[in-house]
Amino acid sequence: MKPVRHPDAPAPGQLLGAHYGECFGCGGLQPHGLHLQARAGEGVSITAEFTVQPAHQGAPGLAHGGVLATALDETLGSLNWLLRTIAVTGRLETDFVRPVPVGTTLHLEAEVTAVAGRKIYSRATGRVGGPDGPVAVRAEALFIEVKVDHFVQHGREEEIQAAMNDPDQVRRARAFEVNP
Ligand SMILES: CCCCCCCC/C=C\CCCCCCCC(=O)SCCNC(=O)CCNC(=O)[C@H](O)C(C)(C)COP(=O)(O)OP(=O)(O)OC[C@H]1O[C@@H](n2cnc3c(N)ncnc32)[C@H](O)[C@@H]1OP(=O)(O)O
Repeated sequence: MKPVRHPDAPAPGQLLGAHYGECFGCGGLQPHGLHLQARAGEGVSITAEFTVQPAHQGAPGLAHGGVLATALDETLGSLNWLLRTIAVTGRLETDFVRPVPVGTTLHLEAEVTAVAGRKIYSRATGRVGGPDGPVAVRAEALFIEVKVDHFVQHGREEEIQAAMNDPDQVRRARAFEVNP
């Protein structure tokens, strides 16, 4: 089925902000995290930016592939906020097309291509040298819708409590609001 943008999804151009301060992908409290900034696009699409830091190296001077996969994963995960669905990555297939040096800003875009029951299909690209630059990474993903119970059951008690007590209303909403 074609994905449906939730009526309360943030307007195109709006920054999403972090869904969790300690998130390695987008949180502000992780010194070596990606600090990825995602913005709502048209339909069920997202754009995001991430600048490769020295802490993200694999080979000397180059981004680690796993870090680039994290950037794709985080961008793709942000799409779920436009659907107002809580979902986790079930499958993430990544193509590494060209190396990404430290200091480079990766310009990411992602869209949901289809939804089938709990399965959310999506794809993303990351470009260098600007939003219209050459493609450096590409991914296709399958996210699976879960209930908040997924995190309560599997997460560590102290972090779950902290997330529940988060004074930031938007982050709390992103953590707890399911498709109404
Ligand atoms: C109180 C505090 C609350 C806090 C709340 C915070 C919310 C914040 C908001 C957002 C959070 C996201 C944060 C973003 C971070 C970026 C995203 C990540 O990195 S997420 C982490 C990595 N991913 C995992 O850890 C998943 C681990 N895997 C699992 O838990 C399970 O395997 C799960 C839930 C994915 C599926 O398990 P099943 O038992 O629920 O469902 P089954 O029946 O196995 O699958 C359902 C359908 O999906 C297919 N499926 C499942 N996995 C598949 C796969 N790997 N490949 C292909 N198909 C797959 C199955 O074949 C099935 O399809 P058919 O309905 O039969 O057609």
